This record gives sequence, structure tokens and C-alpha cells, in this order.
Amino acid sequence: MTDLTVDLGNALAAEARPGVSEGALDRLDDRVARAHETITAGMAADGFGYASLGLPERTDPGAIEAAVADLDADHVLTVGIGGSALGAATVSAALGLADRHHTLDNVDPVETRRLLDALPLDRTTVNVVSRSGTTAETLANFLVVREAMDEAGVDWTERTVVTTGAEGPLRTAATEQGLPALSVPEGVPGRFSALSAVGLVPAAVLGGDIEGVVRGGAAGREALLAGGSLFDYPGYAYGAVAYALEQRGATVTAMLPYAESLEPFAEWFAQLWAESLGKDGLGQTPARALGATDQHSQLQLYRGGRHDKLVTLVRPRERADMAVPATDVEGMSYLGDATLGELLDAEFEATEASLAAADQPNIRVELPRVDGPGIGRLLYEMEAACVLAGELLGVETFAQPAVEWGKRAARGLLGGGEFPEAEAVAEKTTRVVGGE
Ligand SMILES: O=P(O)(O)OC[C@H]1O[C@](O)(CO)[C@@H](O)[C@@H]1O
Repeated sequence: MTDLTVDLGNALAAEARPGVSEGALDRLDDRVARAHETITAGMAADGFGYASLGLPERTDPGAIEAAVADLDADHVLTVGIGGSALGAATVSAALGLADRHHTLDNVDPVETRRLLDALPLDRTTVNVVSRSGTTAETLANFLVVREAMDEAGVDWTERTVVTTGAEGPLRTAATEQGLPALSVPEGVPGRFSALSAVGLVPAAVLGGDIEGVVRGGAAGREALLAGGSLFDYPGYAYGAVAYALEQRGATVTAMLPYAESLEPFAEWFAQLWAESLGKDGLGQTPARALGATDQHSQLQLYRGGRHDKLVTLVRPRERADMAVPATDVEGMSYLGDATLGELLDAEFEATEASLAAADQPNIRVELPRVDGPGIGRLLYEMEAACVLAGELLGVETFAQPAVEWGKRAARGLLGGGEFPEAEAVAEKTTRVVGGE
């Protein structure tokens, strides 16, 4: 099997509570067909948001590689947040570059100091990413990184690449300093931009297979355009059943990949699902987890807790492996005959079966390998799933208005303008317990 697959078996009404009956799937597929028309029309017109699903066609890996060709580096430091960081971290980890790709996606002074002290700044490329070009955390970190390079005697203008929109402070800085600059594609919200320069620049600098990532995305696009039903397109199968389970009470979605190299993918998925579908009082709450690790922390809840969750188990069909040394120590000898990969696969199947035995809905997602084409396809299919779920929910999938209130309040608190939200901060009701 060379393609990504989605197995809905353990989410069907015969197996799970909540679950979706075969009849309900048939009826739902009529709505999927109508949504598909809206989605493909939006893609054809490069409509806002829908344009994201056309990215594999628009993204030129060669042009990205050419833009960063002069940036010789052992490490990349991405300065960006949300969709301007999570896609790149997901791609780099899947390409085995996680130890050389670092992300500053918070403004924690202790962590920022630690990272800047640890990095060989003279061998580091700074990758500054912001679609709006105005995000406070990203701009503040960029100023801090520039100063740290100045203090280290490193010319940051020689080691910085920018990806941003057509306008804004970052675009101005790039033009003034003559920095290599790439564009966030028009009509693509940050969380849907992994298959563009936003997600691919760090891997390009570090010599990763970005052409393979785009090719994986292109295969997903081809299958989407050739399909239109939840019964023949994996992304739609996932999106439609996630939607149907939410309607039936599964208001939490736990993403459980069984590969360390896919842990950032669970983070990326959390933003995609939360920021796209969490509106109008709707939306599933994402939970990030990792298999087999979180079997020993979260599984009790997933199996023994409320029936309000969809658990998605993700694994590659093939992976490099390591033998477990033989031993005749009682209680351990059975392990000596296996490999770590076999143990991980046994854990995957056992956890999946344990959820089914408890009638807890779960979906299996398998990709051939965690590599360029594999991660490109997985990202694309989940984006398509999210776009479909948004159509079925009837929400504005591509906007995130609720995040602006807090940004205005923070800016006002820092003297960055008059914002009523900043005043509301001072009106907090307090009922403090503890302290003196
Ligand atoms: O790329 P930008 O404009 O810096 O935004 C970063 C992130 O912040 C958000 O706007 C949320 O605040 C996300 O949608 C986005 O991915």
C-alpha cells in the first residue's frame, strides 16, 4: 500500500459510543458531495482559504532552494509563532532535521536566553516568519536575536531570511537590509501554509527533501480533485467522521502519533483544528499526545473517561528499526525476541483495540513512511479534512477573529496604543487564595 489510508472501522456505530452508522455515512456523503463543489470551486478561483489546497501546484521547491542558497548554516532558528512556526517544525522533524531546526515561538526570556546561548550563532540561519508582519512576539524576538548576534560579532544581515506578506514592518526591514525575502502565498491563512515557503525554508537551508514534501501534497491534491466522496478520499473520510462524531458528543479530538518525528505534527494539527473550527460555540478541543509515551499518562482517560473523545492513532507502515538485545531474564525474555519497532506497532494495535473494547471511537491513519512525500500527503489530507469539516459545521474556517481581543489588550498594556481591551484587564474580579 503506497498511499495514506484512513480506517473508520472503530468509529462506526456498531463499534463505538458515540459512533456513526453506515446509513448516516451514506446520508452525510450527499452533503460531502455538495461541500466538495464549494471547495473545488474555491480552489479554482483561488478563493481566500481554499487557495491553501492549491499550494502544491503553486509552491516551487527550486525557487525556495535558490532563495536560501547563500545561507550556509548548521542550524536554523525560526522566529515565528502559530502557523508561522508549527508547519516548519512539523516538516523539519519528519525529515529528520529536528536537532538542527530550533523555534522561538514564545517570549519566555529564560528560554530565549538559553537557546541563544546554546546556538553557534555564526553557524545559524535566522528564519523570521510572519504573515501579518505585525505579531508582537515575533517582532520582539527578532529584535532580541539581532542584538544577540551583534553582541556575538555575527552579521545578522548575512544570516537572516524573511518570509512575510507584501507589506508590514518585516517586509520593510527585509527591503532596507537587502535580506533574502520570500512571500506568504496570497489567500492562505498561516495554519494552512506548511506546503509553502513558510513550512519549507528551514528544511531547504538544511538540505532536506522539500521537493518530496511538495510532491506528497500534490498527490493529495490530485486525489481530492479525482474524488469528492468520503468513501474514496481519505481527507474527506476523516473530516466527515470527525464532524459527525462532534455532532454526537465527541467534543475532544486527541491526536496520537506513534513516531517521535510526528510529535510536532500533533501540535500543528491542534492549531489547524482549534483555530479553524473553534467558533460560533462549536469545535472539538484538540489534545496533543504521543504514542506509546502517553499510553502511560493519558490512556486511562481516553479509555475509562467520558465518551466525549475521538482518538486518532497515526503511524508509518515502514520505519527504520532497532533490535532489542536477547536476554533470558525471566519476565524480560519475550522482549529480546522483538525489535523496538515491533513493540511500538504492538502498542499501537493494542491501544487501538483497547479503545474499541471500551466503545471509545477511534480512527487509524497510516502513511507509508515518515519522509518528504509522507508528511506532505499527511499535511494535505488533514488540511482537506479541516476544510470539509468547516463546510459541514457552517463556520468561517479561514478566519480567527477571537484572537484579536487579547492582542489589542497586550498592545495597550505595553503602551502600543489606546485599546479598551487593555482597560478591561484592570477590571479583573479577584478572589485570591494563598499568599501572605
Ligand atoms: O504569521 P503571523 O501573522 O505572525 O501570525 C501568527 C499566528 O498568529 C495567529 O494570527 C493567531 O494569533 C495565527 O492565526 C497565526 O498563525
